[in-house]
Amino acid sequence: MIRIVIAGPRGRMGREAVALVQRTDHFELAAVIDRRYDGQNLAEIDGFSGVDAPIYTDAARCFAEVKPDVLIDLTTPEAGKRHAELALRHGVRPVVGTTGFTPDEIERLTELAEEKELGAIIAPNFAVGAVLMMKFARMAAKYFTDVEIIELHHDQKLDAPSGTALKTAQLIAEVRPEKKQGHPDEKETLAGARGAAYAGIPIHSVRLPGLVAHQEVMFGGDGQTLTIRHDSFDRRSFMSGVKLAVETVMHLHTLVYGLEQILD
Ligand SMILES: NC(=O)C1=CN([C@@H]2O[C@H](COP(=O)(O)OP(=O)(O)OC[C@H]3O[C@@H](n4cnc5c(N)ncnc54)[C@H](OP(=O)(O)O)[C@@H]3O)[C@@H](O)[C@H]2O)C=CC1
Ligand SMILES: O=C(O)C1=N[C@H](C(=O)O)C[C@H](O)C1
Repeated sequence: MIRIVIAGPRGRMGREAVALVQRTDHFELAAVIDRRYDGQNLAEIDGFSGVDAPIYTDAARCFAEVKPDVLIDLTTPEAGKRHAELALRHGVRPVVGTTGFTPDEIERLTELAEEKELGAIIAPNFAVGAVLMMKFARMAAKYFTDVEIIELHHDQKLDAPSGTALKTAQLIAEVRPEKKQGHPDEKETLAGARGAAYAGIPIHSVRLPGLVAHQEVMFGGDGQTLTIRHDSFDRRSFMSGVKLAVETVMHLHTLVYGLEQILD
């Protein structure tokens, strides 16, 4: 039995994660961390009838009193960073889906996980299809050195570019020499027209109601293009990855950034 605390249970992802824990025989929802309803029970909150879990607004107190095995964090960049650090300091293994962490912040959490000899997973995308898209993009980048990333999300998303787009660019940059793409003399007549850039790879972020989470990685070569696309139409698409991460983190002694590292 793995005892789990979920931070952000009322959110779009948090609700799916609560349902995942409820339907998984070897998972137990030990408590939740919210920014409201301190001292109440999740069962009292709209949409959680019958889900018995104490609510804490103070993450440190939650970890000290509940002593869970794993924290699943699905909140905001600021809260996620604080929760992951507090979890490690209390001997709790964080599984972080929250995006918007900087490389320095990931590095600091990696050092802390190693110091505590505790497993931790930060996964910018838990959907198996998205992880494959990233792996395929890394493979293709050996053959096509010109690439642009277009990520498309719902308009309630806080961070841009998405964690998935950044991770994809990072994986491509590992195998592709940095290069300036497009015409050497190109000029933006409207600022931002060519998108943001990670190691010379343009990233374009679309935000629209109606979307969930989508990404295209588009490669161009002599007389041809290759487009690798993934679509999450429903947040259930992320849950098999969350389950795998929770099970795997129990056997790790360091921080793993990206589900591609634990997916066979
Ligand atoms: N790795 C992956 O596969 C995926 C990652 N994500 C990421 O997960 C995160 C959450 O996304 P999503 O569910 O859509 O966002 P939501 O805004 O729907 O949910 C976030 C929840 O976190 C709560 N919250 C905010 N601050 C705190 C805090 N200090 N303590 C506890 N709870 C807090 C919010 O409370 P309130 O309602 O009061 O604002 C809200 O309920 C984002 O960073 C997103 O990018 C999303 C999808 C997939
Ligand atoms: O906010 C979201 O919705 C998503 N966030 C993650 C990201 O930033 O990549 C994962 C997925 O794209 C959905």
